[in-house]
Amino acid sequence: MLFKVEMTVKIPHDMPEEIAADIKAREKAYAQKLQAQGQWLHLWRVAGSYANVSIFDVQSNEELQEIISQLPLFPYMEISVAPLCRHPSSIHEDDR
Ligand SMILES: O=C(O)CC1=CCC(=O)O1
Repeated sequence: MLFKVEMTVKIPHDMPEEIAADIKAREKAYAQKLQAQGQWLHLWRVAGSYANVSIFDVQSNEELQEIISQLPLFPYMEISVAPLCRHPSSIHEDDR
């Protein structure tokens, strides 16, 4: 199951820099582990903003919820999720 996930980061301005740096480092490690495992297919920065657009490939809504809720930045992000399906005009045979 493919999902588009949009994340906008909103770290409080009064968070000490060393705490923010630690959360961001843990977020990066977690995101890279999920990419290596294949659940996080794409991770794109939205140019001009502290936001990303990601594509996840997971087995269920519950798995996506589990992954997203464990993001170290989860308490500091606005997140929107949309399910995806193959477009009939796509020429990419490996679209799922
Ligand atoms: O910086 C972001 O867009 C938030 C984020 C998600 C995964 C990651 O490494 O950073």
